Amino acid sequence: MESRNTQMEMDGEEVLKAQAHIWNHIFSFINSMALKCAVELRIPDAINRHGSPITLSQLISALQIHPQKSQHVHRIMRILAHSGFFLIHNKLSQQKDDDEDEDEDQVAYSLTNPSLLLLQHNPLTLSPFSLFMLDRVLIEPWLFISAWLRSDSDCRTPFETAHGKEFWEHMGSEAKDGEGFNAAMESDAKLVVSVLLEKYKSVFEGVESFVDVGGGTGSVAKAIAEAFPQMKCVVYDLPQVVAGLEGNHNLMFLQGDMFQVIPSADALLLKWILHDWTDDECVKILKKCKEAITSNGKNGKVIIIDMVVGNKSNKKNMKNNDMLMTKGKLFWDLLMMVNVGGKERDEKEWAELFQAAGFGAYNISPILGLRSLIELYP
Ligand SMILES: C[S@@+](CC[C@H](N)C(=O)[O-])C[C@H]1O[C@@H](n2cnc3c(N)ncnc32)[C@H](O)[C@@H]1O
Ligand SMILES: O=c1cc(-c2ccc(O)c(O)c2)oc2c(O)c(O)ccc12
Repeated sequence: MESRNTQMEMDGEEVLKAQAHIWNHIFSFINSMALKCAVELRIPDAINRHGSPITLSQLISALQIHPQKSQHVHRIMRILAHSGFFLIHNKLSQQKDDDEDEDEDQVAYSLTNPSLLLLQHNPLTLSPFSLFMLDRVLIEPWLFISAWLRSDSDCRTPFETAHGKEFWEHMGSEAKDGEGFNAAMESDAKLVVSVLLEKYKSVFEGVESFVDVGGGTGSVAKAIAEAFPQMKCVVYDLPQVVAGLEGNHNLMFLQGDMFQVIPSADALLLKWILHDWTDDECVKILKKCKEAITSNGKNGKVIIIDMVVGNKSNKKNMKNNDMLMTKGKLFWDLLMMVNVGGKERDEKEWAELFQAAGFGAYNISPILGLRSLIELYP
């Protein structure tokens, strides 16, 4: 027998532990799908509109659940409460308890920080991202990783294996998906730029002209143009993304391909751009950036917002937090492999790219949660 003794090397308790470990992994998608359901039903908004902890029966009627299904709602709420999305208040015992679920009117739910960030009208909402990411189109490529790894086809990504088109091409030709992606990007852009302008405004001091390369629909550039009315700001992206978008006196939308040319400026921003591309492609983009910040005798800089894998987060002495961060970075790295053919990089890999593109100095500030702000000088 080939598998001789494998069981005997573990005692009973170890086998059970291993089994639980595997179950946890198999069932991880259930967390994602419960979240998706809550976002689709707009459960956070229903609780928020209520204004105080909402009872199960009030929630069921606010969500317009079919009467035959109403007995299931608490099960969705229970798993999400367990994951920190809602607090459960047990009215009988006046205690908060994340397992209680019995009587519809004895149980009430309130919001937590993560569910506040899912409210539709929160300017920093992550709801569009959750819906986009958990849509069939974005889930399907994950079923093709092993086939893609073995295949001799020249598909760049499992995304292309699944859909027959590269990610950017797909987002350009399927209007609904393109809008979903841009909305997801926008919500993140707003979140990041608000932190940037609140805590790190000095990055933009002395900058008279600014180009957000691959700037999407312009949320970052808009906020910067408002904060610095004298600065000339440009959003540079593919035609499919910026066509028809209107600027104002210090904000302009420009169509183009960053592999061909990048408009000249004192400062360029590459937010969530380089992680989309291979090392060779990044070097090409960075060389174009260097031309853009050194032409006309300028001595500008490139501002990169992306992850630096293995970098200590700025929260000190928080082991759990660091573990969470690391896991997030590993997820992101695979997301880039599966969708766009990019990757997340550690500091050594970043430094190699910068050197290969002819830059002289860089400075990394780990100030944006999982991501860092990298300033890059010629
Ligand atoms: C991951 S998104 C990041 C958007 C934005 N910087 C942000 O962080 O919210 C990447 C952006 O790069 C743009 N892009 C892709 N290929 C490009 C190219 N060749 N030239 C210019 N922009 C491009 C995409 O259209 C998309 O808006
Ligand atoms: O499929 C993607 C999804 C997201 C994404 C992740 C978290 C957010 O909170 C958000 O708003 C968007 O980001 C991507 C990205 O940044 C890429 O460069 C390429 C693909 C994706």
